[in-house]
Amino acid sequence: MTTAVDVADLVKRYPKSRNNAVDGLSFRVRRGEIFGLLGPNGAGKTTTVGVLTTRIVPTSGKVEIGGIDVGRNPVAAKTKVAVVPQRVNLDRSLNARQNLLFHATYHGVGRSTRHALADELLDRMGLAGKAKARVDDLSGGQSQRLMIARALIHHPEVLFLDEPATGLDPQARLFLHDRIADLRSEGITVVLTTHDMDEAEKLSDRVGIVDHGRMLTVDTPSELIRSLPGSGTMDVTVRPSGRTPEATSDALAGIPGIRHVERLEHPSGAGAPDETRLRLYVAGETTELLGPVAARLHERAVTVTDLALGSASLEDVFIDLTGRDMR
Ligand SMILES: Nc1ncnc2c1ncn2[C@@H]1O[C@H](COP(=O)(O)OP(=O)(O)OP(=O)(O)O)[C@@H](O)[C@H]1O
Repeated sequence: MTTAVDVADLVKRYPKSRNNAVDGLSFRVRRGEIFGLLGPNGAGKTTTVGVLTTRIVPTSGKVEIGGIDVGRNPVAAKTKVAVVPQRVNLDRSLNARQNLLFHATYHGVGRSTRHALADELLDRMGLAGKAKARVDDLSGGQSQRLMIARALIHHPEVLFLDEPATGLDPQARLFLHDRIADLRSEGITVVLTTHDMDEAEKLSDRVGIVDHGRMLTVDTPSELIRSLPGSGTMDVTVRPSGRTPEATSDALAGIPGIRHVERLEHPSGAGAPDETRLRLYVAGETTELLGPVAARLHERAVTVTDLALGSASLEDVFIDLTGRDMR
């Protein structure tokens, strides 16, 4: 495994602040991986990315990009990274293609190469027809794609993306997600900061969840979801045939592997009055409990009228680790 980003015991305390914004953060990102850096507002993500991209000087700790110590050699580190901010920061006095050429020149890309690269990137980002468009005439999705093209023009090793799909329509969002996923095959490492848990779950090979400037966990989305206690659910709608809903609930709660049974309200207007909806919280594989649940209900002559299996999401993991309180 080659490490693209190595953060060790990073601490940042802003002047006049009483707390550390980043408080001993450590994690590694592998080369060619898409790494989701997640955390509630104020968790320290922007500060961490700021240090990694040389914009913020840390209080202590060590940060390396592609083996280069960012603190000791910020100029060399800077050539290895590119940042796509959430807010559009394209040059409005230049057209789309000129934005790419200007950036390439700044990074010392040769004349013939930069023209060919600009055209190739415009094409790849679905902007071939917008080469001469003014920045002000681009849609949100087009601007976002142009910023990614601009970021890629100097062949960065690590691309930092901040909330890339915020405000985009579903089509633009899908296109952008596909282009981000393509970067993996080129060996470009992506560090994605987002509050969109679906986006993080879909795109990230691994995610790190940060809170109060510390790393709470790092793993693949599927492993994080799997390790969440009681992550599977089974919603059963039953006709208890003379039994009280409580008796049915108690009978199901006694099955090994069922952690907890909750009575659900019928969605307004739906469901027959003699029906009871129960949600079973399951430890382990939900499908393995289908047989025991059906058998227990059958024994008690309870009719099942509907059944649905559910699983947890990355959002459930996030809430479980960082709590429900707003920051
Ligand atoms: N320039 C600054 N001066 C003082 N404190 C700051 C500064 N920038 C950030 N902070 C504080 O540092 C902490 C971490 O902020 P940071 O912006 O890194 O969090 P974040 O995870 O990126 O949040 P968000 O999701 O809202 O962007 C917060 O308490 C914030 O108020």
